[in-house]
Amino acid sequence: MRFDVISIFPQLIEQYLQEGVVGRGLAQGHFRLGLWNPRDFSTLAHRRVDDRPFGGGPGMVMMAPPLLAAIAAAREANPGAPVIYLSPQGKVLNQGALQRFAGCDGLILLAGRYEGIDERVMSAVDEEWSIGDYVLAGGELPALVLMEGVARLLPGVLGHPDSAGEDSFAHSGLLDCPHYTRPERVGTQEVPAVLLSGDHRRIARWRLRQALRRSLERRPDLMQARGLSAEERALLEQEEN
Ligand SMILES: CN1CCN(c2ccccc2CNc2ccc(C(N)=O)cn2)CC1
Repeated sequence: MRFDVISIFPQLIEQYLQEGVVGRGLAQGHFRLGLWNPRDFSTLAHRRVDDRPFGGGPGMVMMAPPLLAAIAAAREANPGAPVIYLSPQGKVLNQGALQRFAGCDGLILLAGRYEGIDERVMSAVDEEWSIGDYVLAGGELPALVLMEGVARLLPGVLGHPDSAGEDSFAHSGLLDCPHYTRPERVGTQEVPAVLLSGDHRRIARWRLRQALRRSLERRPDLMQARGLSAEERALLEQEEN
């Protein structure tokens, strides 16, 4: 996987990708990163990349020529990679989209700033995506969210890929169960006894039951779409054990 990011703040992208499992994944070469600053493609004084909007209105708009040139350069380095534009007008991202992107050989991400980009840049954009229905000052955080969501799905990036046996919640469409670790007692709060029992079948059932209850309580919309299997329904109805 090769990610190429087009942004006037490449250091924002680079700095974030130094840390954590994703940073290690990059350092170990599980994926590669290219950064393209539209300012390097500006032919104007002061490496200008924005101008006032035709038709008037507040703020500035990113000009098409530097963005189109940066996209062309990224395409050369990452042939065949779809160009993805992060904006509030895009489709809202979800785990399924991340799974699909993880199967690509490369992705080119366009992070907008200012009030947005000249519409004629869209001739070079393949897909438009949003990380949620809210407005940010720039597309860099959305680009990082998409990259991290994809990178952690790539082979070798996560130290502990969900073991084949245990169906990770990302695949089961459920919210995660509660997690506990040492110390056993925190103030007056203890750890559910089942987790200390060593009975792995019982522990797995408890975790699935907790995930089901949480999912039904907090995200009935997700559960409406997903439904419950007969076993899951039975597990929910069982007395606490
Ligand atoms: C005041 N304007 C600032 C610029 N912005 C804009 C417009 C177009 C593209 C990028 C941006 C950058 N902002 C983003 C980007 C993505 C998301 C998301 N939900 O994925 C939210 N915000 C529109 C609003």
